[in-house]
Amino acid sequence: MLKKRIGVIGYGNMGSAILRGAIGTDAFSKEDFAVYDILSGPMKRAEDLGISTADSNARLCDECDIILLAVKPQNAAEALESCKGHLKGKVLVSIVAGLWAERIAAMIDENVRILRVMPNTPALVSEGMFVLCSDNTLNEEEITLMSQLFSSIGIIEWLPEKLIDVACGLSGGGPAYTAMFIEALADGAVKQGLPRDTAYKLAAQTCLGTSKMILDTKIHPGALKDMVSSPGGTTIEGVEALEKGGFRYSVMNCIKAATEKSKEL
Ligand SMILES: NC(=O)C1=CN([C@@H]2O[C@H](COP(=O)(O)OP(=O)(O)OC[C@H]3O[C@@H](n4cnc5c(N)ncnc54)[C@H](OP(=O)(O)O)[C@@H]3O)[C@@H](O)[C@H]2O)C=CC1
Ligand SMILES: O=C(O)[C@@H]1CCC=N1
Repeated sequence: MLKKRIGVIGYGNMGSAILRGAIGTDAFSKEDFAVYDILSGPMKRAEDLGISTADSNARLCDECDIILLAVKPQNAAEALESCKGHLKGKVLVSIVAGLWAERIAAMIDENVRILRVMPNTPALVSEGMFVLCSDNTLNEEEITLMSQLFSSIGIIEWLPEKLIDVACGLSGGGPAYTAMFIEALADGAVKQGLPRDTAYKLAAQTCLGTSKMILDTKIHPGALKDMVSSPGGTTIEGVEALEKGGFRYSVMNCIKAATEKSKEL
């Protein structure tokens, strides 16, 4: 389906989640991608899936039309340096937290078109959340292709770049906070006697179902909470216990801390 080939620099947690998610759909196949990672382990994992690998970032850029930069922020400058002279006229998609398009452009000093994306790991199971911010230099075909790629493995939202730090704080890191919530729900239930595996299943499916209800029916989260909380019932006891522990304040502070860190990077 692709007329363009996508090269992935860095086959770690996020790069591999996007790629494995995409090749698991009908829309993309492994031939649409190539990978380069500085480590032999990730390269082998890509090869084991039948994804072709390049022997350097420069070679990867030469072989592909769109380059997905998926290395940690502290490795981004070095990775971009190794692409210099090989990115002319290409699209660079960066998922690197905190690295502004303007800084990327200054680092590579080439006629490259940049798309910043804030993904998250549920891409692996085609339930990712992708915030896309373009510098308006991508053409229509490239925008369509990027929209197709990311919407094949989740939901996309186009936002101005100034909002990408808060997206990083919320959806980028959100799988970690959600997993902690699921773990805490399960721990609570284990303490009350539920077997551990059953507790994880109940907790995870409850989060999944609640999320689906909010997305599909557009019900307000507060209304959903009220639907479950009968007067004098069990749930309102739980709600009160959460509020005593500063639940909502803690979660709001969590997003503030993560957003501020993304701005600092
Ligand atoms: N993980 C997540 O949930 C999310 C991550 N992101 C962003 O995605 C990016 C990648 O994160 P993540 O996947 O977790 O990181 P990982 O460390 O898991 O993966 C990055 C991979 O790239 C390799 N690498 C480092 N330098 C180079 C280089 N010069 N050329 C090729 N490969 C290189 C790393 O090797 P080595 O280990 O030796 O450095 C590693 O194997 C980050 O910038 C992060 O901000 C965004 C949203 C969510
Ligand atoms: O923790 C991090 O830095 C990355 C960015 C968003 C999620 N993980």
